[in-house]
Amino acid sequence: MKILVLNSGSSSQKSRLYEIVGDQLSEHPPKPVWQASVDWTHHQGFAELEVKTAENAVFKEKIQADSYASATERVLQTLLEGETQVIKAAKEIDAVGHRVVHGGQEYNQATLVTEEVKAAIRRLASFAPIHNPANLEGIEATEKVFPEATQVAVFDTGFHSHIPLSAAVYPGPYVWYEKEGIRRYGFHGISHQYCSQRAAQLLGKDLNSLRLITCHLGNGCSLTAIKDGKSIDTTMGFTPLDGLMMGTRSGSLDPGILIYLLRKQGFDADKLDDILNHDSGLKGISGISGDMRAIQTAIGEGNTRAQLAFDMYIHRLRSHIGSMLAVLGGLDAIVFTGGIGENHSLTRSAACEAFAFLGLKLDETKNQASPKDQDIAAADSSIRVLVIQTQEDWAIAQECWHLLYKS
Ligand SMILES: Nc1ncnc2c1ncn2[C@@H]1O[C@H](COP(=O)(O)OP(=O)(O)O)[C@@H](O)[C@H]1O
Ligand SMILES: CC(=O)OP(=O)(O)O
Ligand SMILES: [Mg+2]
Repeated sequence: MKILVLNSGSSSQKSRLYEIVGDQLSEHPPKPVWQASVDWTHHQGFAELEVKTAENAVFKEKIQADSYASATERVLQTLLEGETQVIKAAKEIDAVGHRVVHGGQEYNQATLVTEEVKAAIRRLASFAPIHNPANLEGIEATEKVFPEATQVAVFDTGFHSHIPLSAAVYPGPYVWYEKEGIRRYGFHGISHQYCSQRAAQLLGKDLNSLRLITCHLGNGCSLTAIKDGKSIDTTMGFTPLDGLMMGTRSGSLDPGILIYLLRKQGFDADKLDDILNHDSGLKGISGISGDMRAIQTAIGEGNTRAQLAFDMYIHRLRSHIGSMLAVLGGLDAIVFTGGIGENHSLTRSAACEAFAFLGLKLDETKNQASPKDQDIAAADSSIRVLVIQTQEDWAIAQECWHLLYKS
């Protein structure tokens, strides 16, 4: 069975083709037959496309970044032609799994894409304005190129759908929750769930016996408190703007600031949306970039605003970890994942340092050594610290496989 996966994040689009042979899924992610990534962060009208195959063919191209739909079509063409061709005809693709960021209250399981589902993704775009529209364009482009494939949506909100109401409801008027669906939905659920399962595997423990904090630190950043394999609290909320400070997003703010800007500065909703989603976080404070690598380079050059941006990022990360810790009432392991969580040893050590009083101790040599799916805590640490390469794409492929195999 050939399953294609499309994962549109805020700074990148990652696509993978998996070939699943036989009637059992392997425990570890298999090597994708083909993978493509589009990096949207280089602006000036262009995005960088890079395609690789299992046979080591590599193809790079600058593509027009004016629409997700046309970029996705270009990505999909490389499956069918050129040096990265891995299929002869479109009908060879059995299913396409799409990461859809916001599924609202209705969708918390992998779901076959119908016109009704597309309408819901469109409607929910007002809650996830930089994600759902891209997800929908990806679905429509794929339907065009692979009309015979089964399209499946897997939702980032799904894993958090059982968060207790005490953590999910916002303390405004009750009618917000009851009538408007204003509640904490939480995001990055595919990644948090995958990491919790992988953590249990790496620790050799039953997931149902573990208390975990998973830190998904990418361009978007969120934490989840996981008990008995379930998300019981998470830092992102009604939208992916809540919680931690991120690359270009603010995370939690005093809502009074928004009222002030609306009243005194004449801002409207679109302007606030743009500033909070695109010009805040590491980028807003440093004035340089939302990319942690650029922040580190600037700190190395003595840039004090880049230093402040990093210090704020760590301060907020620590305080939200503390909050998840309190919700769990104890901790067996903390997991780092996402572009920053997987690659930036300084973020990991700075975050962990605050919890030394609990007996949490890193093995700094392991932390520095580009760990992948490894425990980097010192042998005598009271809490394990894992670095896990998130495999959202493989998790989506598994969901598709279960859905198709069952039907
Ligand atoms: N080697 C690295 N060191 C520090 N940060 C990194 C490194 N590699 C990637 N990152 C960070 O990871 C972020 C992207 O994370 P990723 O999870 O891939 O993003 P997305 O949210 O688009 O899925 C980049 O903005 C960058 O800040
Ligand atoms: C929900 C979200 O913020 O996703 P990403 O980090 O991929 O932008
Ligand atoms: Mg991501």
